[in-house]
Amino acid sequence: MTEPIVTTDGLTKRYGTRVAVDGVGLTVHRGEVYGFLGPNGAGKTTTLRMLLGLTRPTSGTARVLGCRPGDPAATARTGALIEAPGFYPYLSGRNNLRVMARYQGLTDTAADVALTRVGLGDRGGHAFRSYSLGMKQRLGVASALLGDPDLLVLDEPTNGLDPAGMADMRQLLVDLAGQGQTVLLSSHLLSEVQEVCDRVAVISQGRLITESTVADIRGSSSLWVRAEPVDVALAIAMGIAGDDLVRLTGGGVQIDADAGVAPELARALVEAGVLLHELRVRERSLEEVFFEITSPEPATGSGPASERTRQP
Ligand SMILES: Nc1ncnc2c1ncn2[C@@H]1O[C@H](COP(=O)(O)OP(=O)(O)OP(=O)(O)O)[C@@H](O)[C@H]1O
Repeated sequence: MTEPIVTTDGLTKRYGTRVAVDGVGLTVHRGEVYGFLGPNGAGKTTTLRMLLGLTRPTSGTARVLGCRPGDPAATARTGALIEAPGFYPYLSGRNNLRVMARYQGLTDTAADVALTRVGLGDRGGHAFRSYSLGMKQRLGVASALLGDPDLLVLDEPTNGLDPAGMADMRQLLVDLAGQGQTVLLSSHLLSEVQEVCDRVAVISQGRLITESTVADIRGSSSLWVRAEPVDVALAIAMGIAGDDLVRLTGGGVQIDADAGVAPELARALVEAGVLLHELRVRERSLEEVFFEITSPEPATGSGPASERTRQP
């Protein structure tokens, strides 16, 4: 595994009696897009603010790029979009960025490079006030990219965007990841995170619930078969996957096995003369898993599409 860019250990923040962040330990590696996921009020922004040295932890430790949070050596190599930056409405996107670049001791070229990286090169000459929300958000990401930082920290970068703006931002994050940028991204939009992130941490009520790859958190896939006669299909599925992993559900047979057994299962059913109406491979979305692990009670549902199984 590559070197850690961010590590925290027992990171905690209290506001009076309220524990906003409770003993969080996480690791972000160089070159990965790391999703920090949680419902509203879970403690995401507070954690990111502690990593950036904007808020002091009550207890616990954090290292960012080998330094204490807020250390100028770390700050110089970190780009962040935590709150919407104040752009001048009457200046163009390009000139807004150039002002920020000069303020940071960078050249106009640095501003132009950042503008191009977020895909605003063509619209750079237009006034900021004429930008759509999505473009404004992209300009915010460009401001965080000034000087080509080693670490990019983005707090809910798609907040308030319409579906097209979200798709654009998602593509931008994928592009940045393709260029090897380390990105730490907070979100409550799971569908988005599962497409973009290498690993995710799930936080709820200040506590880190899990930290893993998206695939591991989602767990293995399952298969669902609708066939006649169902008892024959059940017996065949048990013969292939084992009794423990097969059960009748939603009027069909559910097999908690990897999608790789689908061809063998289909062949065996057909060869046995079973009428195969439907064979579905079902992967749990991160959204389902997220609701399971952040809700106090297990969610309920019926049928294969809404069925939720708790992780062991
Ligand atoms: N300055 C503060 N003073 C008191 N309480 C605070 C302060 N900042 C945050 N909190 C509280 O800490 C908890 C975590 O807030 P935080 O903003 O970190 O959550 P979040 O996961 O980023 O939520 P959201 O997605 O809504 O931004 C919340 O209960 C919030 O009300």
